[in-house]
Amino acid sequence: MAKAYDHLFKLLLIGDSGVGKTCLIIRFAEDNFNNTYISTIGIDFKIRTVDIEGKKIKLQVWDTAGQERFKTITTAYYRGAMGIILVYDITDEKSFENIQNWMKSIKENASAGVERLLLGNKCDMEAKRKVQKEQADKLAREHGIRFFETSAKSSMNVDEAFSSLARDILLKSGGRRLGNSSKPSSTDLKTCEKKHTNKCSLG
Ligand SMILES: Nc1nc2c(ncn2[C@@H]2O[C@H](COP(=O)(O)OP(=O)(O)OP(=O)(O)O)[C@@H](O)[C@H]2O)c(=O)[nH]1
Repeated sequence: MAKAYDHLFKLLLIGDSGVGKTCLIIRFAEDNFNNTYISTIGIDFKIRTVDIEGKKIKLQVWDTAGQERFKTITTAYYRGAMGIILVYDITDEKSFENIQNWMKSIKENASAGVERLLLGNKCDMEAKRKVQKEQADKLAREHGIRFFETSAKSSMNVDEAFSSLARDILLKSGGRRLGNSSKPSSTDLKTCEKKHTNKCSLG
């Protein structure tokens, strides 16, 4: 029987408790959203297959608990991940400051070549914004990674973010190359910025 997919990529979401990791995964895998907050205990995963560059990519997306008390369990999963998504909440400055700590945690626990992506979630809550897009852009550039503002609630940029990470992993793993590098050039980042600026404000 033919294989239902060409590649299997394991992705992991990390970030402070309450930033919306579970909601982002549920939006991506099931196209659903729930306002009720049930904090993740330990770790869980969901699956969705996407088409990238004519290849069927099965994404196994692991959801980690943001709470400190689960850290030992969750960091054990870093090593198997091919892509790690760092999430903060645009209405919560502390969650953005902590991205530096999550970056450190990747360095200490993940495989050296892991692809990373930065997401500023809850961008539907523009009125409560505490973290400016420019701050996150700067941080992403410093680390040479892509950045999107997303909303699990409105779906804004959710598919785009997961697909962009999957595409970077595919290119890195020897799939058809689109450019000279899987890392974003400053032109790439500008395009990304332009494409998504001002698209994300539901109030
Ligand atoms: N307005 C808005 N609320 C969101 C969004 N994403 C998540 N939320 C809300 O934020 C709360 C926390 O979301 P979760 O997805 O459970 O957060 P988490 O990061 O998985 O939290 P832990 O499991 O504790 O690590 C819930 O009440 C969600 O409804 C979003 O994009 N917009």
